[in-house]
Amino acid sequence: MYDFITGRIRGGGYAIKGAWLLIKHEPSIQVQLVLAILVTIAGFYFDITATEWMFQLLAIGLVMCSEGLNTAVENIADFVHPDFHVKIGVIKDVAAGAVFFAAVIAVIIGAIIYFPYIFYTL
Ligand SMILES: Nc1ncnc2c1ncn2[C@@H]1O[C@H](COP(=O)(O)OP(=O)(O)OP(=O)(O)O)[C@@H](O)[C@H]1O
Repeated sequence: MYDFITGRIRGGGYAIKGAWLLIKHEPSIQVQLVLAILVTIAGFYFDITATEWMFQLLAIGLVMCSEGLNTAVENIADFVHPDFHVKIGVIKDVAAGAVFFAAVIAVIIGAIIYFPYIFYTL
């Protein structure tokens, strides 16, 4: 039981280290973080509802999570095959495609939340 708990705590430490590495070194994550901060400010400014906050936070999590996994796939691909290879290109494109899905959904959620606040209150 003690080993289980210390193992979980250590795992959490590695995860936090990984999150910090992403924020410190990955431009795509840094851009997403800035966008996340901006929409959070917008959320407070427009005083969005609790449900809207939940969807917004889910969208932020979805995009940051997929960006992080995309970075991990890119790093693995570069590690196992640093040279040009058609298959590596396809693998990286597919990983980027996953981020695209997340980003499109996030933009749609943002539009559904903020369009009424911006346009109906004018
Ligand atoms: N080793 C490779 N072999 C074949 N095609 C590659 C290779 N590396 C990159 N590519 C192609 O170039 C595209 C961009 O790859 P890259 O690793 O630069 O990703 P990126 O999206 O620019 O990375 P980041 O998310 O860090 O900005 C890939 O989606 C792929 O189509």
